[in-house]
Amino acid sequence: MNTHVHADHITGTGLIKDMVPGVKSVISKASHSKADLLIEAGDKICLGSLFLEVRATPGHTLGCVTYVTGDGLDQPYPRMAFTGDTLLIRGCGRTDFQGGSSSQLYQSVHSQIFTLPKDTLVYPAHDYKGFTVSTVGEEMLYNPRLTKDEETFKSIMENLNLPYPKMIDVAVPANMVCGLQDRAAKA
Ligand SMILES: N[C@@H](CCC(=O)N[C@@H](CSS)C(=O)NCC(=O)O)C(=O)O
Repeated sequence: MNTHVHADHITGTGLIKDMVPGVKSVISKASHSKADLLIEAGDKICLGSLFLEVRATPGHTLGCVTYVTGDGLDQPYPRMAFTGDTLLIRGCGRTDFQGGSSSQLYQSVHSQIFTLPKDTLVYPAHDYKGFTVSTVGEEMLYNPRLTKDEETFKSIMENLNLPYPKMIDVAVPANMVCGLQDRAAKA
């Protein structure tokens, strides 16, 4: 289940599909990408007794989603949010790439993630600070970017000065894109 279409996320999909026959890939419709299952906000993806709800969280890319586990009433585990590159621990995804928007990211986090119960565990896709898990409540209190008002947030994002990844403008080869589809069907 991909949260967005950046190469550092989707590239593993083809390998997983080769290693585990029958695996179906998932990505949002809004990412304008290819996968076995195209999902959108409000969809529920069932995995046995667990389900993951899809929340649209654009901003890092146009098609970013966050996957949130069900309400857990009959589940022994806490609620979890898999935020991809939208909300990182004490940070967030950069918004200076194709389809990025700091305003959208701010709205996404505040309306779709910070409205979850405070004890929801937050599992992002990257961590640059030595953490592996946070909670919604912690990020609402300590996230140095998203605790600010929207204008301050936008200014922070405009001045991150992160290095521009060397490969970002390289076209994704067709065989890599096909990794998101059912390879058996293409053979
Ligand atoms: N080179 C730096 C930053 C790597 C980077 O740009 N990470 C992205 C996610 S992968 S597109 C990002 O959104 N970063 C946000 C941030 O605040 O760093 C490194 O490797 O540390």
